[in-house]
Amino acid sequence: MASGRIIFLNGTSSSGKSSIARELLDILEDGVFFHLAVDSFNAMRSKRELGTQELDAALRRTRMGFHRAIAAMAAVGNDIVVDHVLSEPWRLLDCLRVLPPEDVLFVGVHCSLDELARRELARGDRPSGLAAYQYDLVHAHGDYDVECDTSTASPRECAQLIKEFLPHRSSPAAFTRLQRRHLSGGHSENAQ
Ligand SMILES: Nc1ncnc2c1ncn2[C@@H]1O[C@H](COP(=O)(O)OP(=O)(O)OP(=O)(O)O)[C@@H](O)[C@H]1O
Repeated sequence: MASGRIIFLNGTSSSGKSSIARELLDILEDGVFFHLAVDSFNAMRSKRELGTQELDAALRRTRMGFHRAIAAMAAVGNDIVVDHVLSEPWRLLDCLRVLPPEDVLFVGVHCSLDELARRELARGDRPSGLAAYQYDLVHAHGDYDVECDTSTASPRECAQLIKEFLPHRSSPAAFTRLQRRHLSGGHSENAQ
């Protein structure tokens, strides 16, 4: 059974990942795509109040489970659009360990700080300053297959760019390059 393709959108909160994912599901006609968002997995967790340590552990397990759910869906041939915020080094390292690197199209979703602040205010359901806090962290690894800027392009335009790039991605893919850089010889810096 052929494994599915994984379009992995990484960007800060409010950068426009979910909007691009929705557009991608509309315009990708070759294959059957699923939008898997880390937010949806967080929403599945029970609402019981947790202490700091218990919450940290639950959040970590949620994200680890999310990464493995992506791998499991793709392994049986489902095409996936992932919507994630790689704001801690271990999240990317874990994805590099569990996802088939050549099946991943790694997409950097950028947006200017001014526009992020404007969107946060307009949405009202995200803590003010969250995107600014994540801004330097999410793209720290510095390597993608393709990048888009939602300050200057609409979600549909970004999705179109990604769609056009999909058949032309180069090998080794960004995930393979990052695996070699960060996981070679079993070395896994910042894994914890
Ligand atoms: N290219 C764009 N141009 C203008 N507004 C946009 C663009 N993309 C998204 N938005 C708006 O920004 C807000 C956040 O978009 P979206 O929910 O897609 O971001 P996100 O990265 O998935 O955020 P989060 O991680 O916080 O869920 C929404 O109000 C959306 O309408």
